[in-house]
Amino acid sequence: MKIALLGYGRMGKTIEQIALDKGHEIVLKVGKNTKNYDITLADVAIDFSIPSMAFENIANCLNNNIPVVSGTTGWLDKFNDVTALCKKKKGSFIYASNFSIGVNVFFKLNEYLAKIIAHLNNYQVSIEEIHHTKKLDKPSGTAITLAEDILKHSSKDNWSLNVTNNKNEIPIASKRIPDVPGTHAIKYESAEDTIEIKHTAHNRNGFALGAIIAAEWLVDKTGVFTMKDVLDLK
Ligand SMILES: NC(=O)C1=CN([C@@H]2O[C@H](COP(=O)(O)OP(=O)(O)OC[C@H]3O[C@@H](n4cnc5c(N)ncnc54)[C@H](O)[C@@H]3O)[C@@H](O)[C@H]2O)C=CC1
Ligand SMILES: O=C(O)C1=N[C@H](C(=O)O)C[C@H](O)C1
Repeated sequence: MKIALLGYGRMGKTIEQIALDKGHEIVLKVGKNTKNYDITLADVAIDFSIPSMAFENIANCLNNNIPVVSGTTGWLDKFNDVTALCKKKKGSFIYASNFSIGVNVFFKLNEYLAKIIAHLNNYQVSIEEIHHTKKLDKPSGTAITLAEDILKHSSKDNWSLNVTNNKNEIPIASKRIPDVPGTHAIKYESAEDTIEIKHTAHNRNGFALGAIIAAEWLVDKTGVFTMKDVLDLK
C-alpha cells in the first residue's frame, strides 16, 4: 500500500518503520511545515498529528476519496462532522483512541468487569492514566473510552478529570512522567478489598502495528469504523 503519514512525530516515525518492514511504501510525510501536498498519491492516510489539526487532515482525505485512519486524540468534539462528511462522500474512516491490540482486549475486559460490578454498590470506581510529559491532551483518549464504556453499565452519569466529590462521576487521574508510552488502570475499591485491571504499553510499536493493520483492513471498505470492527471484538 502507498501510505501518507499525516503527522511525522513519535507515532509517525514508528509507523513508518513498521510499515516499511511489512512491505508498504511511504509516499508522503506531512508535518506542521508541509504545504500544498497531494494526498491522492496515497492509497490510504494515517493521521497521528495534533488535536487542533486532526479534523482538517481527515476532511482533506475524505474530500479527496482517500481512506483515512486517525489515532490523534483530543479532537472528538468534531467527530460527528467527520461522520457526516464520510457519509456524504461515501468515504472510509476509522478512529480509535488506542490502536494497540492489547488495549482493545483490555477494553473488552473493562466492559465485562463494569457489567459484573454494576450489580454491586459497595465499590468505588476510578481510572488512572500515565503518559510522557510531551502529551498535549488530558485525560488520554484511551481513558475517556474506558470511562465511557464503564458509564454504559453504571448508574454514574459522567467522568471528571482528577478528584471529584461528586459520587455520580468517575474520577480520572492523569499523570505525566517522562518517557512513559501509556499506562491505564481501572480500580474498584471497597472497605474490604480492591479489584484492579491495568494495561502497560512497553513502547509505541503496539499502537503503530494496530494502526497499520487498521489501514490494511480499511482500504477496500466504505463507512465509519472502529478498531472493534477490525479485530471483530464486538
Ligand atoms: N490512537 C492511538 O493508538 C494513539 C494515539 N496517539 C495520539 O497520536 C497523536 C500524535 O502522537 P505523537 O506522535 O506522540 O505526537 P508528536 O507530537 O510526536 O507528533 C505529532 C506530529 O504532528 C505534527 N503536526 C503538527 N501540525 C500538523 C499538521 N497540520 N498536519 C500534520 N502533522 C502536523 C507535529 O509537527 C508533530 O511532528 C496524539 O494525539 C496522541 O495522543 C498516540 C499514540 C497512540
Ligand atoms: O499521546 C500518547 O502517547 C498516547 N495517546 C493515546 C491516548 O490519548 O489514549 C494512546 C496511547 O495511550 C498513547
